[in-house]
Amino acid sequence: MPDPNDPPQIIDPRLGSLLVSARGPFGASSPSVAKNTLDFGPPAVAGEVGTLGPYRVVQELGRGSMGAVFEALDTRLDRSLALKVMRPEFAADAEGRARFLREAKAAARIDHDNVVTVYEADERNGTPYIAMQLLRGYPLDAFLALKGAPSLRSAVRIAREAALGLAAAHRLGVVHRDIKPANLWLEAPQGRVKLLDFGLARPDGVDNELTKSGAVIGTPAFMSPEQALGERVDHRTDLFSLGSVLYWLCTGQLPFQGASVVAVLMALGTEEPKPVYVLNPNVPLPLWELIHWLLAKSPAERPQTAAEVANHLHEILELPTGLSSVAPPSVPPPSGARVEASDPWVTRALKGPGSRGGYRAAPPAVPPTAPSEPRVLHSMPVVTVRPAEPPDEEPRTAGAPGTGGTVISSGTLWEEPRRKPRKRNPPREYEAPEVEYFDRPRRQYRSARRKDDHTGPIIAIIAGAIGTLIAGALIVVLIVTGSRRGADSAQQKTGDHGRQMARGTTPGGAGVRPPVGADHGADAPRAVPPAVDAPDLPPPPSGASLVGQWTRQVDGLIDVWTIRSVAGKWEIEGRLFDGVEEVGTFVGSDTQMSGRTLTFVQNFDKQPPRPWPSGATIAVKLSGANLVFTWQHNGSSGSGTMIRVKR
Ligand SMILES: Nc1ncnc2c1ncn2[C@@H]1O[C@H](COP(=O)(O)OP(=O)(O)OP(=O)(O)O)[C@@H](O)[C@H]1O
Repeated sequence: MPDPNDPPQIIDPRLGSLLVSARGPFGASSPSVAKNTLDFGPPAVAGEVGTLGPYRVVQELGRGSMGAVFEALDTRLDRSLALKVMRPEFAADAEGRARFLREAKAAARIDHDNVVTVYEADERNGTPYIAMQLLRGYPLDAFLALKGAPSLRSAVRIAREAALGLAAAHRLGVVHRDIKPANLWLEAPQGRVKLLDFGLARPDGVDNELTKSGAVIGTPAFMSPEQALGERVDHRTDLFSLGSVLYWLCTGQLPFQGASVVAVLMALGTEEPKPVYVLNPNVPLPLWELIHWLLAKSPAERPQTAAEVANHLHEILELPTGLSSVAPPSVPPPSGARVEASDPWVTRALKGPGSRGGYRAAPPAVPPTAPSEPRVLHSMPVVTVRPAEPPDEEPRTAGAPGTGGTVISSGTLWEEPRRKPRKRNPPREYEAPEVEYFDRPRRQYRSARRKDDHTGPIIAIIAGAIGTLIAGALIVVLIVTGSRRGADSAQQKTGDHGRQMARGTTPGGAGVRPPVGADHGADAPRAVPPAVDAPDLPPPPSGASLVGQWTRQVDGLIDVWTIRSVAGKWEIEGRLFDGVEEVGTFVGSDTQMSGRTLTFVQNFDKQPPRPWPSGATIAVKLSGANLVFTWQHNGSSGSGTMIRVKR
């Protein structure tokens, strides 16, 4: 039987915060002389927890791995705030204390709407504390546990605000290092995101001592591969974690899963997440593309700044097709949230009257009806909780998969009728800027990939002891010798797809939707539509540059074409995917430019399993942001449009 006086447990070790070290849960020096009680002064008001300097400590709001958070009153200003106090057993450890106060210093420098405001950080009676803005509302994980899966629009909005907060932190050289749902607070009443808990944050490039000591810091399910390997991290680790959160919001699944922390870490280093569109077909292409881009193993292959990510998310919110209101089938709360839907407090919170603030993550250690007299639980006073008002999130609409979703088909992106059909005129094309040139020549890209293959996640060794919060230190040595190149080929294929699509590059291979049966009804010959008054495909620039990538989804098949210039010629390549499986590849380097049109003959390198003919002549041209193509084969012809994947 678990002792109710135990600290909140990580329900699922895959998800809880983790500080892994070869030498114990907190590295070299687990506190030898741990204090067992918080040194609060006697309460100034009956029923309160105590006092700390000028603060009246009113009640506990929640606990984390290193500290507990209390609602408090600053008697000097008569201002309510949240007081995060380091757990005494950790306060005895100098390294831990330094990390705790570093959180405050890092966070205090950030002044942004999407980051919690830190007022003060200090030590009193040997107790380090941080005084910060008292938030009303819920952490994202708890909120979803209460309200269920978010709409895609909400998911994107939340991720965008988090990206904006991160951008502000990154501008100051501060990396969060533990972006996860529990650290994205949805503030009541509007649900504005506040980034919390810069507990692992440190100024970029400063003081890597903890990781030097072999510690891996973060939350496994959301940490980046470089973080899992204990390598030096920069701001791009936060982008990976944000990608994981977004993946979870859009699919209801974690991108990297495993039965244990070690399995999750291994998956992180060696596997690619299942494509988002497979798990939730309602996720529009630009969004799933972005998610996979964020989840690239190598930081260099991710978007490079949080501001850039925020921009992309903004554009996705503005998509003329709208964002489906259909949520993923379910978004289970990550267990690390330490809250369960059956938690009576949750029920109370839903019904409860609004309060000034606070959310209590851990289930109450005393029944809701128990007297509020403080008692000591595991050296921390625990008091009753006051429910907070849930933020007014956008209502979510339940819906069967496939309804109201964004559909990419026959060349045009349109919106299927929603429950409340909007009055609209002919389907609008997805509008993205005209042709863009990307600054990274393909050759460079290829050599970079080779380099990555040698030096990248050959997950070498994660040696250490996994400090669990339940039983003490568990030593685990993780050796993964396979390189990505040597990894399972099917997995590699799928993974490369995600990554390459995310980067807008699909080297080698192509998978062109076969002309027969193509977009406008297959076998019946159709007139090739007149040339659209659209900009020419520009002549290949000097040097090799990726020009663009086009994608469409037809009958569950996803067709990705990439056009680029190689040695002064246009090259077309593509891949055809049936779910996660690549079923066709094609490279067309023998292309002809004539006027506005680029023509090539489609010959498959890898023949799709279905009877799709090789040898069709395909002509493509740009139309706005789309790629219009026509095909001819054995007397049949057709045409279609693919949407541009903008980047
Ligand atoms: N500014 C705040 N206002 C209101 N409640 C807060 C505030 N900061 C934290 N809390 C509450 O206190 C709980 C504990 O926060 P803390 O940052 O210590 O841990 P955590 O982020 O949940 O876990 P860990 O530190 O292990 O990752 C949070 O879950 C939240 O419920």
